[in-house]
Amino acid sequence: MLDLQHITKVYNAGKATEVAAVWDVTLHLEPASYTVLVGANGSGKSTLLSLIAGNTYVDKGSIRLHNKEIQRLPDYRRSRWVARVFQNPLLGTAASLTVLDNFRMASLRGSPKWMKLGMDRAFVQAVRDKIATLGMGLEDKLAQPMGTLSGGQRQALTLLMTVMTDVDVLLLDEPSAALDPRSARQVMEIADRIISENKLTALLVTHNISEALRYGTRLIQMENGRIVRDYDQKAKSKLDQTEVISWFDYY
Ligand SMILES: Nc1ncnc2c1ncn2[C@@H]1O[C@H](COP(=O)(O)OP(=O)(O)OP(=O)(O)O)[C@@H](O)[C@H]1O
Repeated sequence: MLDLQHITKVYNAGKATEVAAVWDVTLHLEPASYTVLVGANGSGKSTLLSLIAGNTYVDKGSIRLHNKEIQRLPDYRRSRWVARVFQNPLLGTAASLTVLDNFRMASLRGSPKWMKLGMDRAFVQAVRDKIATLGMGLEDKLAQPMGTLSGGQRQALTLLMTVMTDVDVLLLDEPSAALDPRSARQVMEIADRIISENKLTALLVTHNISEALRYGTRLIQMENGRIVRDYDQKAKSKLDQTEVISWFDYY
């Protein structure tokens, strides 16, 4: 489904500040699989997500989605298939636009620039029904500017907006890290439901070990730009927090 073959990304090549952020990574993600990616700060996790989303380009290697090479496509072209949710709830939405306008924009993602979508009653009702599934009462706030909502509310809506179009791949870059524990749990449960209901291929980056163990069907660790551990569902289910924390204990 999503196939990374020997991908490498070096920042500031040839300068004193040169960093091999991702080095010769080969990774195959099965359709409708949920993979969790852990690793120390600076190990290359966000860069890997950026390379998949097209926010930055590989120096070497190929990225194939449904057997088509996508590594040279810009992010806005890949957004038809790939959605990314960031740690900062402010990044996923337009603060000054209403909740409804944000959903309208999300449903145009990947469409040609000239395309517009009307706000007919059926669309408003469909958005209201979708938001109601979150069980957070946000369906009554359609006319409210997104910026007036809490971080947890925005992050929940951002997740829902990713599936307004037919994306296949969901990249979650520490989506709960800026939230209080209750909102964090709520957002992670919503993500889990959206991934399974929409049969998405998901990749979650987290520093939260209990999250890494609770969610997903595969656990990968990166270190210095490389994948150093890869546990399938069975092996992952036997792991505990102490063992995963020990992976970070290099000294
Ligand atoms: N735009 C950039 N320019 C130069 N170096 C960068 C850039 N982005 C990342 N790096 C470097 O690449 C390496 C990997 O960074 P990356 O953000 O991918 O790691 P990470 O595992 O996501 O870290 P964290 O857990 O802290 O978010 C780091 O050494 C970082 O300083």
